[in-house]
Amino acid sequence: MLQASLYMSYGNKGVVFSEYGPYWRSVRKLCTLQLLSASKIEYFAPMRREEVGLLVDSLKKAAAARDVVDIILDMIVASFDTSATTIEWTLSELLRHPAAMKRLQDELQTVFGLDKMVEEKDLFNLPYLDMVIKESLRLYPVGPLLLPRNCMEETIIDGYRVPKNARIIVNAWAIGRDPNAWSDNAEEFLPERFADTSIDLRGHDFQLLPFGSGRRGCPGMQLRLTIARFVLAQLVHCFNWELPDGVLPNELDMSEIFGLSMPRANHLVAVPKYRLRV
Ligand code: HEM
Repeated sequence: MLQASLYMSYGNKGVVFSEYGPYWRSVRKLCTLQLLSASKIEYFAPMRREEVGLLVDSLKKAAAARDVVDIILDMIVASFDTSATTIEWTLSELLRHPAAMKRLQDELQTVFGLDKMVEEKDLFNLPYLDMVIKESLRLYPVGPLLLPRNCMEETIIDGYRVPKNARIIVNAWAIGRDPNAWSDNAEEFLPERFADTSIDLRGHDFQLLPFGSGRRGCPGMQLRLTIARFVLAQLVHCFNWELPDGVLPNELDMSEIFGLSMPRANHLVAVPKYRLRV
């Protein structure tokens, strides 16, 4: 793995694999200020609008032809790359939980009505959408083992001695499913568990770490959350979704491939039915 990261990042020159120090500080600053700042994210909103519009158009055609669609392929066509993993897992869980799908559609319908598509700028104050995304990232973190850490000085945590230079790997996937943190229903998809909590995704709540935590936490979080919220809201608002060939919600295959990222083992296939009046 170390060799692979060395090769993939041109000798650890990328921000992800470079060691903590002046070089990392300057590329990280470049990344957060020039590439992923709030104003840059805002600047590209029209491009996202156009891309999501193209995606909806292609799905509308599939719906008119009563086609089954392979969600992941459509996402790649619409160039949403890694966000597609989060969106695909979330849609899978919503298909397995029709009551949650209905609650999300109702929330979107109350805000946008059936005569209007979702607009990114109106995506605030949608508490159930936020809960759905948190719950999906809890169960399916895209970086399940975060980034390896190097212990800079010997330290004692909870009675365990961690020697200097120890390599630490944090299993965010296992933490997200730990019954001690989430109660006995930790394996269940239950967005409502976030209803009366202040747990958020910024890495302050250690039971939920899909974007990591601390100075090496993910600088792309805001961009990815913006895209995931927008695409998911649009897909759920514009279409009713069904599983093909009489597959029942509880029969949907949810196997995952474990690795650096954690996609579905088999792509999600589903049948869209357009539901808006525009
Ligand atoms: C759903 C989408 C994403 C997830 C779940 C995710 C998750 C993560 C995680 C878990 C880490 C390691 C954090 C840690 O160990 O504390 C990370 C690091 C990082 N992510 Fe993301 N990420 C996502 C999207 C993005 C995007 C869109 C970008 C940039 C365009 C990005 C750029 C980075 C960078 C540069 C680092 C390394 C930061 C550093 O070492 O200083 N990520 N991400």
